[in-house]
Amino acid sequence: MRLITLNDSDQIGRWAARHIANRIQAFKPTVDRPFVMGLPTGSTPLATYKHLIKLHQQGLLSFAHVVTFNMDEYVGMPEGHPESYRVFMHQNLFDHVDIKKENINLLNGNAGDLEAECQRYEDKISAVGGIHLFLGGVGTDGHLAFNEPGSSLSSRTRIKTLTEDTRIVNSRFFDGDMSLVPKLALTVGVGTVMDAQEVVILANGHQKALAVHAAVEGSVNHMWTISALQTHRRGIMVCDAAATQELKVKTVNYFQQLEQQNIADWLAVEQE
Ligand SMILES: N[C@@H]1[C@@H](O)[C@H](O)[C@@H](COP(=O)(O)O)O[C@@H]1O
Repeated sequence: MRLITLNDSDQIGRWAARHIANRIQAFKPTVDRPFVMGLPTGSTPLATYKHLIKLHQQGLLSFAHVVTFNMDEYVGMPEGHPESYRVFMHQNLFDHVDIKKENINLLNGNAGDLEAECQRYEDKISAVGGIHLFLGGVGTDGHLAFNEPGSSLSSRTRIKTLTEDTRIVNSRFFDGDMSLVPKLALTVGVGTVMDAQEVVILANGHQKALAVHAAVEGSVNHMWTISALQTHRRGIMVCDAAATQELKVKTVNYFQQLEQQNIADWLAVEQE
């Protein structure tokens, strides 16, 4: 695992956007050989999306041959609901870049047959040859996508019942009213994320510190599904200082030493 520690959420967004742009450019995607990404919602990736849009506006990044799969969606949200992840993605990324409509994949939480919808999603990911880079955030309880504590670490896309904790945390998007937060969601599985060639997880703020500890220093454990990242060959955790507060000083120092050159190179490009 790589652990990148930065100052704040804006730096995380800049680093992640540049990393994604580098990967897409190096891949040289074409219509027949697109770059395939997994994408999250939530407040954490907003800075990354903002900086991806900037890179696109500066003519440095095109999404013309990028295919995306979002990681999750609430079940039973009225179409067009401002808190549906479909609306979120269009508002915060898709409507501002040159991605083709047909290359956007979102789970439909209103499908008649939800199990068939989950299978359709898995089949579609396989049909495009898998995901090159899965970007994610993490819940305060260590959930990855909506893989709540106790989720199988080899799970695939399916219906999940949200924990009370998650519904309380997410009620901030629903006027603080937990009764408005859906009880069910469709989510890619931990296994679906781990099948990607690279997994990049972003975490900022002290409220994520325990989840970051579980991800980096804890044992691999289905109660903290983010810990599955330790089993991935190319897993990267990108944190701000506040989110590293539960890590040992020794751990942080070691990773900072490893990443010193990478961060210096990145800062030089950012300042150009
Ligand atoms: N299903 C999403 C997760 O994918 C996300 O990582 C998490 C953290 O959200 P935030 O980034 O707002 O802290 O919230 C939700 O529950």
